[in-house]
Amino acid sequence: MDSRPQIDQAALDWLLGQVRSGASPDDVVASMVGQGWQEDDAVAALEDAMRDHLAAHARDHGLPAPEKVPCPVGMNDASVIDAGDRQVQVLASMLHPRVVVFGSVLSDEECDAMVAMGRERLKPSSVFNPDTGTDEPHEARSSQGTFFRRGETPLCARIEQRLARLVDWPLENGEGLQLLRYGPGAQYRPHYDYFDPDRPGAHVALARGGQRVASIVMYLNTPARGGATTFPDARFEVGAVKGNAVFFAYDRPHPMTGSLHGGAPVLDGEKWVATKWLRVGRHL
Ligand SMILES: O=C(O)CCC(=O)C(=O)O
Ligand SMILES: [Fe+2]
Repeated sequence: MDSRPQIDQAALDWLLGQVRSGASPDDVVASMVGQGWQEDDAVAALEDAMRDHLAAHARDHGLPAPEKVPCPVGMNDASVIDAGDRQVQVLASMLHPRVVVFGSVLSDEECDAMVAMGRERLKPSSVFNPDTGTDEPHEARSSQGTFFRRGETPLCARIEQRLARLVDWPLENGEGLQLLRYGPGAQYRPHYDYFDPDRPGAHVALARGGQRVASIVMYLNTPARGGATTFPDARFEVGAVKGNAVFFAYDRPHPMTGSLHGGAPVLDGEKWVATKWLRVGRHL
């Protein structure tokens, strides 16, 4: 049984007022400690209260309820993360939309080996059609691609283990890696990676581990020009640099996450990426 003290309605109203008036969670916890709370209890009560409040707010506004998402790093936190077999750099971190740019996730040799493995089995990229529940070619995507099953090769397994550790999310909740090649001029127009639950075919995708809550796009080469990953809502883009990766999370299948993103046209050369999508639950 949970023996931690619960927050009462008056305290909750005070707490939400603090947050609305711009107090940081640290300030609120400090005030609670000043009022006699144990710090651990104050943090737990604050987290519970905010979770309940956000879920109620979502219900009242007809929004999907928020899900827990991977949180690889806090703000002004470590600049290097121990991902088990590799030290990965944190190059940039943004709270909304939630985006983290990682440096040196893959070695040059790993990038080259992924490209070599994928080159033999490329097909024109498809897009999941949420009306029919099937993957179909789409004019929004002019890349070619292929999918690997989770753990399909020792290299896939090694990368998957590293990513699970890097973003602290269960390996089993990850889909297999998707490899993409964009030739000159190719692009992936801005889109969301989550499945729109209101579309008739969404249940097909959702049956296999629930919603997607985060994506990791790893750059396997450095295009001569173009090919950035763009986040139009944030007017922000991440340059495609071999071995680096961009992580972004979306706690509900809704544009309010600001997770609209795309692969900008490759202007010179080609672009190769491997994408990892992370689900709420175990992906089958
Ligand atoms: O190529 C990129 O930069 C983005 C890829 C992407 O959005 C995806 O694979 O879902
Ligand atoms: Fe995407």
